[in-house]
Amino acid sequence: MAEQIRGIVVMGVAGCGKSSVGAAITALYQGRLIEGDAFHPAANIAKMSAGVPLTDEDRHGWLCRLSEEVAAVIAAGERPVLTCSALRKSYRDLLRQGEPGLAFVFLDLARDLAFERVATRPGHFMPASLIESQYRTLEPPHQEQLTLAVDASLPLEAIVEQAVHWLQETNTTNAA
Ligand SMILES: Nc1ncnc2c1ncn2[C@@H]1O[C@H](COP(=O)(O)OP(=O)(O)OP(=O)(O)O)[C@@H](O)[C@H]1O
Ligand SMILES: O=C(O)[C@H](O)[C@@H](O)[C@H](O)[C@H](O)CO
Repeated sequence: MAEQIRGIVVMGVAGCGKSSVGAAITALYQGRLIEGDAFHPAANIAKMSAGVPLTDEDRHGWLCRLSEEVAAVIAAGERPVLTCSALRKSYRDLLRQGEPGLAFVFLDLARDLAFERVATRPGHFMPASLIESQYRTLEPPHQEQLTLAVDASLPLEAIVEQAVHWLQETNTTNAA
């Protein structure tokens, strides 16, 4: 039998809409929101704020911490909705190792739109100068299990509707 969805990761580059979409899915899907950015160590935030891209090593401890959070929410009988860039396949595999029933909603956004969103967003640590490196690091999750790619330039309601519809369909199909 195919894997049931036990948790959701909303992923993609800075500015793609992870927090906005994650919050809306959480409300509709009766989940528990885990804001990935809130778990970055101070050193990672300082680096990004200074316009320096994170390395695999910088992200490793953070991803392990997120995996623990996901497991704790599932153990409490709730459904985690994690917002996490999860740019590389190896990052997603690390999260899947902790919980194979993780579904990934990939918010696919063109570079110029991501740049515009990040450049015009007030009060956030992430500089638009890091957008280029986000795309260099990004390995889109094509052909990976339990993954949906959504056009992140659509209105928020349309993105959320597609995601929730897919989550419900997938769980119905995989339960059969
Ligand atoms: N579908 C959308 N259409 C138009 N604007 C959007 C959409 N989704 C999000 N935005 C806007 O784009 C900006 C980035 O959104 P958001 O903070 O949700 O992205 P994010 O991926 O969580 O970013 P980060 O990881 O960099 O914090 C915000 O100003 C938000 O209001
Ligand atoms: O892996 C990364 O490089 C980070 O997680 C970033 O993607 C951000 O924290 C985020 O999007 C902030 O704007």
